[in-house]
Amino acid sequence: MEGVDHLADERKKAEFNVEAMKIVWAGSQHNLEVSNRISKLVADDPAFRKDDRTMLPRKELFKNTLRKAAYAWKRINELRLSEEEASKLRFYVDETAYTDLHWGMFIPAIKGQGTDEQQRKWLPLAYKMQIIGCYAQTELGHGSNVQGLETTATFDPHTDEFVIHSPTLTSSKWWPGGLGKVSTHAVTYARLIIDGKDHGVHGFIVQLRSLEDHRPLPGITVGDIGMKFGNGAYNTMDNGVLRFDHVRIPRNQMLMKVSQVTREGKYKQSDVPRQLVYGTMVYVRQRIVADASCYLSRAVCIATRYSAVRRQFGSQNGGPETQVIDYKTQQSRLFPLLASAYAFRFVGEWLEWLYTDVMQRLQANDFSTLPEAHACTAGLKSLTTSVTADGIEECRKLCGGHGYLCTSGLPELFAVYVPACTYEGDNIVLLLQVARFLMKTVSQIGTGKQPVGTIAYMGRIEHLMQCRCNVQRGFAELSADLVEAAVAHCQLIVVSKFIEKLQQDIPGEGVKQQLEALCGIYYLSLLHKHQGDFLATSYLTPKQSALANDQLRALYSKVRPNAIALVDAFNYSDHFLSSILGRYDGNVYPKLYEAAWKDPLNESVVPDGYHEYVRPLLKQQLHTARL
Ligand SMILES: CC/C=C\C/C=C\C/C=C\C/C=C\CCC(=O)SCCNC(=O)CCNC(=O)[C@H](O)C(C)(C)COP(=O)(O)OP(=O)(O)OC[C@H]1O[C@@H](n2cnc3c(N)ncnc32)[C@H](O)[C@@H]1OP(=O)(O)O
Ligand SMILES: Cc1cc2nc3c(=O)[nH]c(=O)nc-3n(C[C@H](O)[C@H](O)[C@H](O)COP(=O)(O)OP(=O)(O)OC[C@H]3O[C@@H](n4cnc5c(N)ncnc54)[C@H](O)[C@@H]3O)c2cc1C
Repeated sequence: MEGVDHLADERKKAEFNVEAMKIVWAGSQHNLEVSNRISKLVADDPAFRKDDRTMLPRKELFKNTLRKAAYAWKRINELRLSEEEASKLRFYVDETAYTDLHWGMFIPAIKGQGTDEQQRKWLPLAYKMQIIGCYAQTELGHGSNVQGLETTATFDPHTDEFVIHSPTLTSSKWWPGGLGKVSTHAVTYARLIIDGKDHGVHGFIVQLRSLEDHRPLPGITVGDIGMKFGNGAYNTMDNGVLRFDHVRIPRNQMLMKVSQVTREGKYKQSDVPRQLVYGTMVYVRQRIVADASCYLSRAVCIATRYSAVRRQFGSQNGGPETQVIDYKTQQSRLFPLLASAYAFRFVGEWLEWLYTDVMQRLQANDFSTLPEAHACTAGLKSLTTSVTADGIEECRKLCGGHGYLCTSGLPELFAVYVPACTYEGDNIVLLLQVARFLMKTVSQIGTGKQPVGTIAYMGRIEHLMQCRCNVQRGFAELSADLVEAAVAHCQLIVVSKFIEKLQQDIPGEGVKQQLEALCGIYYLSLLHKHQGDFLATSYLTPKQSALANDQLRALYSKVRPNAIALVDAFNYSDHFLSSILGRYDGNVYPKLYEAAWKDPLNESVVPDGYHEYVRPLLKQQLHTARL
C-alpha cells in the first residue's frame, strides 16, 4: 500500500547509527549535506525524468540528453552552483553525455599537459562551455597500444603550423565520447613529425566544428560510430569517428608542458618522464575507482532490499514464506558484494589521496612515486570495474525473473557500466602494467633498493632473492599467471586500505563494528575464493581454511539483521536508483503491476499486427481443424 514502509521491520533490526554511517559513506558531513541537497534538487525536477530512456528511439534519446545537459547547465548557472555542486548534479542526473568527457577529460588534459599560457587561453572558454571538448586518442586500429597510434602532426616551419592528418583508414579516431555530434574541439593525440623524424605521440588542441553553425571545418570528417550495447544505456553518448585531411593548426596548439617545439622546429623534451603525456588517463582511472563503488552500491542496494521483500518457499503451517535474504546461498552471493562496495569506497578515497600526492610531488619535480601511482590506478581501475560489472550482473540474478525487467533498473545499470572494463584501458592490458611493475620490483630486490608503499611486502620475498631467477624469464609465456599475481596485489591493497580505515576514529554507535564485519567478509570471501592458492602454497592448512569458512558464515549472520540499514546508508533516492525492486518502501508488487500497464505495448488491447499476421494464422488453423 502507498505510504507503508514494507521494510520497517528490517530497519528496526539495525544495530548501528545509520545516519553516522551515511557520513562515513559520503566521506564527511559536508559531502552528505551537498549530496542530500543536490540529489533532492534533481529528483524533484521532472525535467530530469529518466524512466523513459529504455523506450526512446536513439535520435529522440540523444536529443533528450542534449536537452537535459543544457537544462542542467542552466540550473547550475541560475543557482550559482560551485564546481563541486555542479559535479554532484551531473552525477545525480545519471545520464552519460558529452559533458562527461568535456569536464572529465578535455579540461583535465589541458590542465595536466598544457603550459600556463595555454591554460589561460583555453580553460576559461571550456569552463564557460563556450567551447565543448572531447579526448580523441583511440583510433580504429589502435586503442591499448598508444604508441601505435597513426594520426600524424607534421610541423611546417614555413607557416609555424602543425598539419594534422589521418594517413590510413585505421588512423581514423574512433570511440571518443562527445565527438560524434557535439564537440567543437578535441585534444587529439598524434605522432609528432619534425623534419621527417617521428617524436612519438603528443597531444594537440584541434577545432573540429564551426562555433557559428556547428558544421565540420574544412578537412574534418566527423560522425557517430553507431548504436552500442543495450537500449538507452551508453547510447545517450555520441561516441564518434573523426578523420583529418591535412588540417592546419597553429604551433601553439600542441600541448607543451611535457615537451615543446620551438619556432625553428627544434624538439625539446622537458626533464620530466614522457609518460606524463598519459596523465589524463591516470586521473580518470582514479576517478573510475570511486565511480565503481557508486555503481556497485546501487546494484547491491536494489538486490538487498528486494531480497528482504521477496519470499519463496519455507512456509510453516500456513505462515509467511521465507525471505530469500535468509538463505545462506543468497547471503554468500550478496554480502561479499555489499562488503566490496564499502571496500571500494575506502580504497577510492586512498587512491584520490595518492593521486593528489603524486601531482604535488610533480610540482616539485619529484617523480619517485609516479610508477606506483600508475600501477595503483591501473590495477585498481581494472579490479574494481571487473568486480563491479560482474557484481551488477550477479545482483540482477539475485533478483530472479523480476531482475530482468527494465523497471528493476539493473539491465540498464549493467549496460551503461560494463564498458568501464574496457575504456580508460582494457582491464587485462592494465593488469599487465601492474605485473610489469611487480616484476621490476622483484628484479630490484637485493640491489639495496628496498620496496616501499604498496609493494613494501615484497621486500620480504627472500626466496626470490636467493634463487636470483631470471625475472625477465618469459614474461609473455607467464603473462596469464602474472595477471593473477597482479590481481592479488590489488586485492591486498584494497584489504589493507579497508583495515587502515578501521584504524581511524569512526564515530557513531555500532558503525565501526559493522565495518569490521564487512571488512572480514571482504577478505574472508577472497580467501575462500582463492583457497586453492593458499593451500597449494601451504600458506593455509586445510583446518585453517575450514575455520576461515566458518568465520565467514558467522559474519553473514552478523550482517544479516543490518543489511537493509547498511544499504540505506548509501543514501540513494528512489529517483536515482530508478528501480521498483529497490524502492525505499519495498512496495514492489503493486508498483510492478502498475508499471506493466504503462508499457506502450499495452496502449491497445489488440496489438498492432494482429490483423495482418495473427488472425490469418488462426483462421488457417480453424480451417485445418474442420478438415
Ligand atoms: C565514469 C568515470 C568517472 C569519472 C571520469 C570522468 C570522465 C570520463 C568518463 C568516462 C570515461 C569514458 C571514456 C574513457 C575515455 C578513454 O577510454 S580515453 C583512452 C584510454 N586509453 C587507454 O587507457 C590506453 C591504454 N594503454 C596505455 O595506457 C598504454 O599504452 C600502456 C600503458 C598500456 C603502454 O604504454 P607504452 O607507452 O607502450 O608503455 P610501456 O612500454 O608499456 O611502458 C613504458 C613505461 O611507461 C610506464 N607507463 C606506462 N603508462 C604510464 C602512465 N599512465 N603513467 C606513468 N607511467 C606509465 C610503464 O610503467 C613503463 O615504465 P617502466 O619503468 O616499466 O619502463
Ligand atoms: C564506451 C567507450 C567509451 C570510450 N571513450 C573513449 C574516449 O572518450 N576517448 C578515447 O580516446 N577512447 C575511448 N574509448 C576507447 C577505449 O579507451 C579503448 O577501447 C580501450 O583503451 C581498449 O583498447 P582497444 O579497443 O584497442 O582494445 P584491444 O587492446 O584491441 O583489446 C582487444 C583484446 O586484446 C587484448 N590485448 C591487447 N593488447 C594485449 C597485450 N599486450 N597482451 C595481452 N592481451 C592484449 C585485450 O586484453 C583484449 O582482450 C572508449 C571505449 C568505449 C567502449
